[in-house]
Amino acid sequence: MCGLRTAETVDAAVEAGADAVGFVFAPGSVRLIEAADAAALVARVPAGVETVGVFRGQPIDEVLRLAREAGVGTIQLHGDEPDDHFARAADAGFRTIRAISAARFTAAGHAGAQRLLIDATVPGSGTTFSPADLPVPPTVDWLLAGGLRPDNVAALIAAFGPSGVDVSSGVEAEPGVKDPALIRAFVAATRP
Ligand SMILES: O=C(O)c1ccccc1N[C@@H]1O[C@H](COP(=O)(O)O)[C@@H](O)[C@H]1O
Repeated sequence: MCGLRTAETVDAAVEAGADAVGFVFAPGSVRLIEAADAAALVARVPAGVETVGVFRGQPIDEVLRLAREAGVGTIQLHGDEPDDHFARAADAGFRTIRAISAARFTAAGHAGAQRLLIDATVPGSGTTFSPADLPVPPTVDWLLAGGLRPDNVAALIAAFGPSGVDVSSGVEAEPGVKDPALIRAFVAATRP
């Protein structure tokens, strides 16, 4: 559950059973949150629920500084970052996720990160892609993102077979404003 900015929506995600909650530190995002504000939200998250910082095209020193200040456990990089950024994050004790668009994915395209997330071309835009856009699916566990919503996530899980899903705009009442009811509906729709 990505792009959370309030205690109410963090609590809704956790209570609904989300495995992970995400906070966006990518400049220009409508979901941007200050690290200090994210830290207050991270403090509400129980052990066992992963806390993720989302970044795009930022210097790795800035990424590490913000991730430490927020207290997240995982760093998700969306900007085609070089492998050494993932190595620096891992050396600093963070779990890592490399986000890459379906259009740019190749079997060798996820070197460096511990996990892979495949997204549409513009992250956070609510745009979907189809299995035809991913002709050679990953052979490792991967996360699916891109235009997921409560009403399409079950079908897209069945079509792609990812090990997890990530959503942002599909659980919002308006851009950047999460809706607790949509959060609950989304998590319920991902469960068998
Ligand atoms: O949500 C954002 O604003 C964002 C900004 C920069 C990088 C990633 C961002 N979000 C990620 O986008 C995908 C899917 O979003 P959506 O469900 O299609 O709106 C997801 O991985 C988010 O973590």
